[in-house]
Amino acid sequence: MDLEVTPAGANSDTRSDARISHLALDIGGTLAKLVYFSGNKKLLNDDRVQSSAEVGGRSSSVLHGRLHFAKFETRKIDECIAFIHSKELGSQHPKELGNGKIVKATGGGAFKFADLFKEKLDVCLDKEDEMDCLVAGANFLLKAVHQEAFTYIGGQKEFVQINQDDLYPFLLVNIGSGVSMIKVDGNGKFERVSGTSLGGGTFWGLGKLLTKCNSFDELLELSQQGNNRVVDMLVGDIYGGGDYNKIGLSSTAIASSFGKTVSANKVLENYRTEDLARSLLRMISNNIGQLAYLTALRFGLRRIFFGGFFIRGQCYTMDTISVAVHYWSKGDAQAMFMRHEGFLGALGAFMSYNKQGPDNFIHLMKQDPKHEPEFDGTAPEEEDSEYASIDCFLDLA
Ligand SMILES: Nc1ncnc2c1ncn2[C@@H]1O[C@H](COP(=O)(O)OP(=O)(O)O)[C@@H](O)[C@H]1O
Ligand SMILES: CC(C)(COP(=O)(O)O)[C@@H](O)C(=O)NCCC(=O)O
Repeated sequence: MDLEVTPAGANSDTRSDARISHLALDIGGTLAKLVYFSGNKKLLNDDRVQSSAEVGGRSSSVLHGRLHFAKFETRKIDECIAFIHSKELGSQHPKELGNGKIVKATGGGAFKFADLFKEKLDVCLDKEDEMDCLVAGANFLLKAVHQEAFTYIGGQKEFVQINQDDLYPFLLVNIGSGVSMIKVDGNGKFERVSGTSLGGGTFWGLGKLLTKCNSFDELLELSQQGNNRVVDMLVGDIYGGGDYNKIGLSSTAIASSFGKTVSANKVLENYRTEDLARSLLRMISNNIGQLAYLTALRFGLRRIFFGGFFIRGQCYTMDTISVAVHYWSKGDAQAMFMRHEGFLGALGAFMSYNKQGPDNFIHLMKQDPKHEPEFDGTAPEEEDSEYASIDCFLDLA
């Protein structure tokens, strides 16, 4: 087994922190996400803890350290296993009574790969429900993490101040391989109200077939150079260049995604892969934005938070989703995105180590805005700065 595996997006300090005291997994259809904590025992009443009143006085079970984030492709699960092996689960890591170590895990892979993890790492995957974890992760991030949620309108990113007393209800739209839409009413109070199979897996899968790209990032990059109008049929293409004013459609509105390819005397090879990728990204993003709004409308929700790794901090994706929500809601509803978009489920699984429930488990250090990692809205490079580790305390009481 290769012990030197480093996940895409691991930052340098993940390599030096060898032992993990708590690790949780979200193994989805496409990506396996890891959240892990490495650190030391900490002293009493540390006044840098945000909710020190709750942590103070229980020093023996308070750990100080950093939460780290990493991801691997699920089809390369062996790399994920090798990474965990290389890190070592330290003596603080939870164990079954009288048995071996347990690792909290969610997503379909928690079932699919349970035997493999037992065989290779001798750990027992303790399964947590995927929707429970998504909601717990989202609630934690929205309530506890400074500058987590933001809007993306007209190329401008703006952080949203979350008022904890006015957070619920909201719609959580998780765009993974497929899409789940969850109406969230509070901590542990939610209902999965809709979903669609046209999600991130559809974009990546169809895109791979159409462009022969070898990686998701390559496909995203290609899409940035494309022009969807070469492929999409616009209202103007149908209406002789003009608008269809009577029903409020401008000539530049897309009448039919990929529709232009029907009448053009071309085969696949005659199209630029850039244009195909662009059109596909727009089609999927627009469709999800519209479905999200219709679902929000069904339940009278005005706030829609989007998570899942499909978004990938990509400007065009966020812009398309935002425009779709704005357009269909006539400005009534708002799309919001999250910096830890892909780690909601893994964070939720992590918090389930706390038997008392998700509250008061992870205590963030007071954050200095000057030290906030830069986030420019582009797809992350090898060093995922927007997934930078978080300085925090774990309250194991
Ligand atoms: N490095 C990557 N490799 C593959 N897909 C990626 C990558 N980065 C982002 N994606 C997108 O994220 C989607 C998976 O999102 P994720 O939230 O991890 O869902 P899942 O839990 O189903 O794996 C993929 O379908 C793809 O659209
Ligand atoms: C089955 C899933 C919950 C699995 O989650 P994922 O691995 O895609 O994040 C998700 O793919 C989904 O909600 N699909 C849409 C199914 C539907 O509502 O039609």
